[in-house]
Amino acid sequence: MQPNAPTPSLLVVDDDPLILQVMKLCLPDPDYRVYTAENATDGQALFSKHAPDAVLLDIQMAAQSGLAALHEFRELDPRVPVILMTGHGTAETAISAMSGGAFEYITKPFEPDDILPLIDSAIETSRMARMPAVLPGDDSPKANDVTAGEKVLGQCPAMVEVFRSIGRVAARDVAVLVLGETGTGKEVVARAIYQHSQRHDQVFHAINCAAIPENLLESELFGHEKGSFTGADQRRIGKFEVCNGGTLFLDEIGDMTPLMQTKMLRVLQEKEFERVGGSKPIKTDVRIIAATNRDLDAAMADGSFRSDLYYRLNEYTISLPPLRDRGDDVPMMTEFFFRTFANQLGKDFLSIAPETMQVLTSHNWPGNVRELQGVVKQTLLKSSGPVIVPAFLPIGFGETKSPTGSDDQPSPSWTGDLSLEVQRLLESGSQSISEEVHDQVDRVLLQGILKATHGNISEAATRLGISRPTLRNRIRHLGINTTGQ
Ligand SMILES: Nc1ncnc2c1ncn2[C@@H]1O[C@H](COP(=O)(O)OP(=O)(O)OP(=O)(O)O)[C@@H](O)[C@H]1O
Repeated sequence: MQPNAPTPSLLVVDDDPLILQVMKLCLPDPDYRVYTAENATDGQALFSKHAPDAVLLDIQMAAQSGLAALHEFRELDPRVPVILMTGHGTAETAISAMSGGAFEYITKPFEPDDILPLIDSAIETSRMARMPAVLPGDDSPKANDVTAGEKVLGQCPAMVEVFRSIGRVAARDVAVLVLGETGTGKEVVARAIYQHSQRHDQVFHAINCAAIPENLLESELFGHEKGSFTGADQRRIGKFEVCNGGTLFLDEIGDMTPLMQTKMLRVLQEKEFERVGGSKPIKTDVRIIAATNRDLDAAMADGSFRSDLYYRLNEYTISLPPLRDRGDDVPMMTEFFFRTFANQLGKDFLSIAPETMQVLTSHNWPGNVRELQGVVKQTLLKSSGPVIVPAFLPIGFGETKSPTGSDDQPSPSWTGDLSLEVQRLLESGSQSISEEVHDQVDRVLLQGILKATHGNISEAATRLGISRPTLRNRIRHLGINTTGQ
């Protein structure tokens, strides 16, 4: 949940009006803003005027080649991801264009389900690269314009040290390891480092290593040759090739499997790699920023993380303190988020009652800044009147739980039902209990939220505290009707 996230935007350039129409239908207002052009010249004009988050570009247009247009877009702003659309006959050209900086390619005809996750991922990538992470003390014009970027807050000594570290390391071309619990701001720090680096106007990509199975991650990072495994019907260019000269943010690096750790070590040591199934070494010059919420010391001690990889990644380490250890930053950030979100939601906000602040500052914040933002937003939605009293806080917020999780409070009846369901699945001999239970819970959760938000994916994702691509994937997986019916 970014306080100042504007509507995601996409430019579609294709001389087939049907594609333009379909993309507008697939990415409707108010979730997305879609600009369309039937030729590259109009596309470039729209690109310059609207600075879209991402571009979907047909490679074979009658008037001008899509490749020339790709080149123009890259000249205008190499940080904007361009997805190429290609027919079977031009797939090879599109694949070669990937090492020239295209984000991805997709072969026509395609289903909305194939293209939408790609578009969401391109938009997220573009956001990370382009939305300024404004550090305290930055007195550039953008820092004073709240709508231009996201203010990174912090005055406590540990956060001041974090900001100093960013300043020290950003311009040096070394690998940085960002450590911290979930929601402490590791991604924000990665963006700030990239944006203050010498590579700030070059390509930036991010990969969540925990979200992708090993074989797909290998191909995602290093690419593969045609025929290297079943289903590899085309060559694929990986991120280490696409990001040449740029920056790669590897999130959740602590979750990498041993095989991937070995491959990563090699590319970091030798600055070269081979595509899966390939034998030709490919040189690469990519700055790595890695992050994890895992305890890597413990992981090295138990042998699940290679120490030689740790030392390669950790040319410089930045450790983010948990929110509960940031002292007076908690009331300061709470106040800031109330003001910002109240403004966005069009709610009255004057002050936070001292009793409310007392509850908030004594909370343990296991979900850190992300949890604080969620609590503020929920509180505002519940509030009536300009003073935030404790009754507006989310139900159950601030209640202490016993370490075993067995509260003195009686459990709500649904947890009893859930226990019965778990028992039923155990007795049925199911080997996928976790997935079955989570699917059932998610179905109820997502249907409820989508109904409440009238099928607005952005709002639903914000309320859930997850990203739009994650929500879309869950909706697709569960086959949910997004109108919430
Ligand atoms: N110091 C800060 N000031 C303002 N906002 C912050 C700060 N730190 C984090 N945030 C906000 O908190 C949210 C979570 O931050 P972020 O995604 O960077 O955390 P993370 O550590 O990468 O989480 P995870 O480990 O779950 O991936 C984001 O909306 C981010 O903008």
